Amino acid sequence: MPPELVLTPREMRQADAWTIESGLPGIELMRRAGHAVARAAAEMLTKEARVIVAAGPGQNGGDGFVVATRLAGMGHRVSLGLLGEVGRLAGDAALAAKDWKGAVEPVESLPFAEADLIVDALFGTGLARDLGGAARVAVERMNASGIPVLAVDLPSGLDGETGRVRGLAVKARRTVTFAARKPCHVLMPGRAFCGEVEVADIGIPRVTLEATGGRLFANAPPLWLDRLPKPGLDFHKYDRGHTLVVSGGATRTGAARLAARAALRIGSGLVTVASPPEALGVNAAHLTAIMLRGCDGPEGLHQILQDARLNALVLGPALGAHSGTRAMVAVAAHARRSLVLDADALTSFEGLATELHQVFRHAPAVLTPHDGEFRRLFKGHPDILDPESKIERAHRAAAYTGAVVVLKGPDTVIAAPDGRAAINENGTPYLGTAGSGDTLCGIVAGLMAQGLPAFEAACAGVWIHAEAGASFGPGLIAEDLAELIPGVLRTLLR
Ligand SMILES: NC(=O)C1=CN([C@@H]2O[C@H](COP(=O)(O)OP(=O)(O)OC[C@H]3O[C@@H](n4cnc5c(N)ncnc54)[C@H](OP(=O)(O)O)[C@@H]3O)[C@@H](O)[C@H]2O)[C@@H](O)CC1
Ligand SMILES: [K+]
Repeated sequence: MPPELVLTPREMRQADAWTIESGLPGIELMRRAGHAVARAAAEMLTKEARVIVAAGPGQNGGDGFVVATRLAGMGHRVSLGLLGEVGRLAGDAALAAKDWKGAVEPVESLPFAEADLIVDALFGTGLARDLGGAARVAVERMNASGIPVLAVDLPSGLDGETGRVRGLAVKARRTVTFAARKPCHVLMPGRAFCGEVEVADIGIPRVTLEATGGRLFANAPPLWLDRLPKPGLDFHKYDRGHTLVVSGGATRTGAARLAARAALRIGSGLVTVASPPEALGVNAAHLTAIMLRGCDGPEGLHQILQDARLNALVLGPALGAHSGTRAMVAVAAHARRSLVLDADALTSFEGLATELHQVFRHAPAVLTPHDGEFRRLFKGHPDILDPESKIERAHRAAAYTGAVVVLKGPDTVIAAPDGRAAINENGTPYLGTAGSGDTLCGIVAGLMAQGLPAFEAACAGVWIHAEAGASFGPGLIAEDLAELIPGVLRTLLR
């Protein structure tokens, strides 16, 4: 199965246009779109149900006319309300409206609460500003009615590209979109408004979708499963990489051990904790399969990295946000190992992101900030912080640093410097627990130690981490996560 593409509204418009140019008329695309929605509606309805279609002034409204015509043809009692006037409909929407033989009411007068199903065809990818006036009132009344809503393409009020709510948005039970999901179906808060999302094939070929987009994906196994390491019969531990995790001081050692254990569980052949001298005792008391070495600051790290077999490195958790940590990052970047930077390795560069400009372009590196760390790191860089799209923010940070950026959250975005990005959606709120991020670092580093490229390691790591957390659910603590990895791997590699 190929990875699932996600297309921005602009890319989708381009794909529509190319498909039309290649000979499939726009009205045919619209009919296929409307018929797919009508099929979904029919599944939600009993015979002769009452359906209310709210149609908007653009092509999303045109889809609404097709749905209304189709459902009426199936014997349902359909009312249609329009935002605006029929005479002002243009293009394919005007053609679709001609096929509708029923009355066209003003959207303001639709009795939503009397319906069995509401079809929301007010706005799709063309929403250009916050909802106001009659549109806003219509959405308020739809939401207040408590009647199930089926959204055409996307719930009206969502910004297709960012998933942001433009003032107010329809809360849908189900959404039928066309050809590919858009970012608003995957990013938060948009995802929470869509209900169950169905992608209908309306005849736009995958090659066209790949040609217009092809760089944004839903993060799921098809994106990286074929890269996941499977040790061969003749493998020994040295073929499976050696991950080094740098520990904090005597009272701050747990984070490194969480990362180290996760690296071992994900399959890194060897894992070593590099510990400040004063923390060797406490680390030694808690480590068994994981090795331990003394490491005194940046110079100590430099010495350890003379051993070329140490091919992946986790730096940041519990190191302290100070110049010593920055110096360690410099040593690590210079050593050109696969690198995962988190927590203090990022926060120690607060307002100093210029020191990281293009620093990671020579070796695979993954930065794993949550929103707060991201904002601190790129303070003073409005070009990176200001874009409304989380995907765009991650992209710009990746392009700036030369590293893969994992911008964490319920909709973690993974962006590579080469322009690829993936949105993760199998997370669980239970992953928001102390040490969870340290575990993620270990998983990603452990995958890179085994030879996965940074983007695939980050995508696979985020997904596996989330899947492990979701498989446990309530009561999850970070110590559980590494122990859940084998179960996730077993299912993936079956
Ligand atoms: N391309 C194709 O072949 C296919 C396209 N398809 C369908 O087309 C949809 C995209 O159509 P679209 O581009 O016409 O945009 P759409 O979402 O209907 O909205 C634009 C209209 O809304 C208006 N408007 C905007 N914001 C507003 C606001 N806040 N408040 C009030 N008005 C506002 C805006 O007016 P204006 O900004 O010009 O004043 C304009 O009139 C897509 O989602 C899919 O469903 C499918 O049939 C498959 C084939
Ligand atoms: K809609």
